[in-house]
Amino acid sequence: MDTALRIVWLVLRRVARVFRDAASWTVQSWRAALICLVIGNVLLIADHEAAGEAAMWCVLAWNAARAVWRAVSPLTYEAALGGPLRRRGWRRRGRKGWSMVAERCGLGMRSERPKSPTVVPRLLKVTTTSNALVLQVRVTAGQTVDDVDQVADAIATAFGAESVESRRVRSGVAELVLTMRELLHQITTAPVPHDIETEAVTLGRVSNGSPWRLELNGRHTLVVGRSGAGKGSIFWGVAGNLAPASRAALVRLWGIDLKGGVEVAVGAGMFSSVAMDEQAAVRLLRALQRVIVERQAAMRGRSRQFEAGPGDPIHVLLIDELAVLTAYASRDVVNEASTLLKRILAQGRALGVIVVAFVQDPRKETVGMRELFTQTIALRLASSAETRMVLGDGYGDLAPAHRIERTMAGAGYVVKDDGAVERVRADYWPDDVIRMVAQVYPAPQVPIDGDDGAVMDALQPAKAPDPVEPRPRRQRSPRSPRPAKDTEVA
Ligand SMILES: Nc1ncnc2c1ncn2[C@@H]1O[C@H](COP(=O)(O)OP(=O)(O)OP(=O)(O)O)[C@@H](O)[C@H]1O
Repeated sequence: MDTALRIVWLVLRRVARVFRDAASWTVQSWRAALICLVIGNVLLIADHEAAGEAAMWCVLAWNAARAVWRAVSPLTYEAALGGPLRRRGWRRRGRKGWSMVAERCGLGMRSERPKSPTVVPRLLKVTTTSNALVLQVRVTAGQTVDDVDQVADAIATAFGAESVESRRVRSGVAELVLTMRELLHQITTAPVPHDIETEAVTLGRVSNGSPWRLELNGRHTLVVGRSGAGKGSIFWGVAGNLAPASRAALVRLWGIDLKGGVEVAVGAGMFSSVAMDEQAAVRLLRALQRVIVERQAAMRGRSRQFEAGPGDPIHVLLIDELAVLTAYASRDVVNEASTLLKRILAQGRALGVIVVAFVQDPRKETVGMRELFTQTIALRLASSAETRMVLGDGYGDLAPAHRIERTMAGAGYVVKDDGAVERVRADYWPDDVIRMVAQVYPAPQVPIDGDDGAVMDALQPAKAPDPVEPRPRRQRSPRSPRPAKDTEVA
């Protein structure tokens, strides 16, 4: 009985939606409806009854057919008719409205001569993507692309866009990508990874719906977001997507979680080791610093960029809540950990030792080494001052991380190397998926609760997990003497 009632309710809702769509589309196309009504009446007066009736009702009939199509098969309707019609509407709105919007948003330049019209940046190109209206404009004399950047948010609001990304195309030409339909509202769950990736990982989607790839090799990444902003999705996105490479001995994953291991425990098997107390964290940092020293000695004069191979992996260190290590731990630990981490950040990139760190509070006192991270992801932040602090001055309006809604966990902004802003949302990693990945791709375990020597031995080039036959060790130049750097750090 319950099921029958539910089916009836669903059918009634669909029928109501068909009537609502048909009526609202007819009202929207009132000019066409009026013209057809007039033509229909003329034909009726001229005794062409059938043609007259057809002309009078054609707009309503067309809209009713569309509404039924949409209700019965929304996907085919969207692909064949709904999407193209909507995008044509956006382009028309862009062309027609640009001059007025640009002037009202402060981009109008009044000429010296009296009564001459206000000049606004010239609209060069109007295009659309599946969910965005793209306007390419040439600024007028006396303006720069930065002037357009500054009012981008106001332009987006005027066109009814959800958000805007602005970039410089070439000298004097700016491109505004106005997101007219938000595709990031939907929550997506991360799939279990299969590919061996060492250079970059797919973490979710960018604003146009295409995959969000985060370059990792040769970069240190800082992820900043308030509590509940979804840092966990990026943490597991990086760890989980590198797990197959870790299993193949091309990557070694290390974790520092000084919040009692709460975040990392569920997938600890993906990591070779997780430091959960201050001393273990310092030991791990010392060991990674030593890897850097050894690789420097091995590569000196031979190569400038480290290349990973089985048994000579990229070391990826994930630090959950960096501030606990660099600000809130005991004074000695803060001092030593900060020094070691700064060295790793400064020297590790080209030597296959990279850091991905997560922090809630981006202030200088908590993250004194912010500028050593080569890329930053801003999730939901508390204020525009924080956004500017994290992404840099000038990004308060372009990448307004402080305006991300609480319901949009995992959403954020990335400023790319060329300064372009990308709006992204990470896939969600439920505990079950994390556990499954840790089970399918367990990392070789290395305890770090012993002394430094034990950790160091474990960081030596290791064999791939399922070797057919032992690999010959690579020829290396003699190591530099060990104790010198260590005693200096300790
Ligand atoms: N990518 C995502 N998509 C949708 N919801 C998400 C996503 N990531 C996280 N969430 C939701 O937001 C909640 C908080 O996420 P998460 O624990 O990752 O935040 P956090 O930034 O790590 O917070 P804290 O710093 O307090 O640990 C999760 O319990 C989950 O319900």
